[in-house]
Amino acid sequence: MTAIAVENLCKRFGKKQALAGVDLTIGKGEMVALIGASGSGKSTLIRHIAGLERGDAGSLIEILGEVQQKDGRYGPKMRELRGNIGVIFQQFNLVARLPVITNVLCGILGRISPWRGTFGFFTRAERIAAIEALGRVGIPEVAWQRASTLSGGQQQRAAIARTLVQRSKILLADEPIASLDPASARRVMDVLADINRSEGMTVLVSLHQVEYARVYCDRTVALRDGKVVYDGPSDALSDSFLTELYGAAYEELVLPQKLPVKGEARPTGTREPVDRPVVGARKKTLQPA
Ligand SMILES: Nc1ncnc2c1ncn2[C@@H]1O[C@H](COP(=O)(O)OP(=O)(O)OP(=O)(O)O)[C@@H](O)[C@H]1O
Repeated sequence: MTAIAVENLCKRFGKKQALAGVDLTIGKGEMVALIGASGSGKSTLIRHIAGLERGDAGSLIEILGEVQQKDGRYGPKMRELRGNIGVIFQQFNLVARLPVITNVLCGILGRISPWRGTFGFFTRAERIAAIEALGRVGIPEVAWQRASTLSGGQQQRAAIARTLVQRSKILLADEPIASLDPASARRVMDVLADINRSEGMTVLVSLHQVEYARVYCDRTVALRDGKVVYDGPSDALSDSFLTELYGAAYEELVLPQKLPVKGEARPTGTREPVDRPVVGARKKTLQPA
C-alpha cells in the first residue's frame, strides 16, 4: 500500500520556483533518502508532505490513501493525517527548559483533550510509554533531565522518541544529522533504520551527504532545482553519476572522507565496525559508535 503519493507538486515563492512538478510515490514501510544540493527543494518538499505548507494549483498529495491536499487546499481528513506523520528537524525542536520526558509526551498531545495537554496531566501508562520510547532510542536514563542538558545526538533521539509516542506511521526527517558529529549522526541513522525495520514505519529522510543514503536506504530520490532528477537504488549513485546529475555542486553531496563500512579500510582512530544483531538487516552495517 502507498504511504505517500505526491503528484505534480509545484510551489512558487515569489519569483522562485521551489518545486516544479514533483511526482513521488513511497510505499508503506520503505525508508527513502532525499538528497540534493542546498536550495534544491528538500525542505520544501518535506514541509508539504507534512502538511505544513500548501502547494500551488494542480498539486496533489495523498497520505495513506487519503487526500491531504489538492490544488492548494487541505483535504477533510487533514487533522487525522497530521497525527499519522511525525516530523523531526535539524534543530531538534525540543523545549530546552522542560524535562526530556515532557518533551517526549508532547507526542500524544494530538490524541488527548486540550485541558490535559495544557496542564501536563499525563497518565502513568503514558509516562511509561514515553520512557519505553526513550529506551527504544537508547537513552532511557535521560528521561528526567532538562532537554537543554542533552548532546545534539541525544536531543535528536529524544525527538524520534516523541514520534514513537505519537504512534505516527510516517516519519519525515528533514536533515536530522546535518548538525551532528559523525558518531552521533550514525547513531541517529541507526535508530531511524531500526524503527523502520522493527515498527514498519515509513521513513523519508533528507540528507546532505549521499554516503548515508547509500548505507542506510535502499532507495534515493535526488532533487535538483525543485525537480526529481533521480529515483532509484542508492547503490547506483556513484560519484561519477552524481557529477553527471549535479555538475560542480556534487562536491556538496559527498563527505570528504568515506564512511567506514565493515571490511573496508578505516580512517585512523576509528573502531572496527561490528554487526548489529538485528534480524533482517537491510544493508551494509556501520559501527554503532
Ligand atoms: N518561505 C520561503 N520563502 C521564499 N523562498 C523560499 C521559502 N522557502 C524556501 N524558499 C526557497 O526555495 C528554494 C528551496 O529551498 P529548500 O529550503 O526547500 O531547499 P533545501 O534543498 O532544503 O536546501 P538546504 O539543503 O540548504 O536546506 C530555495 O531557493 C529557497 O530559498
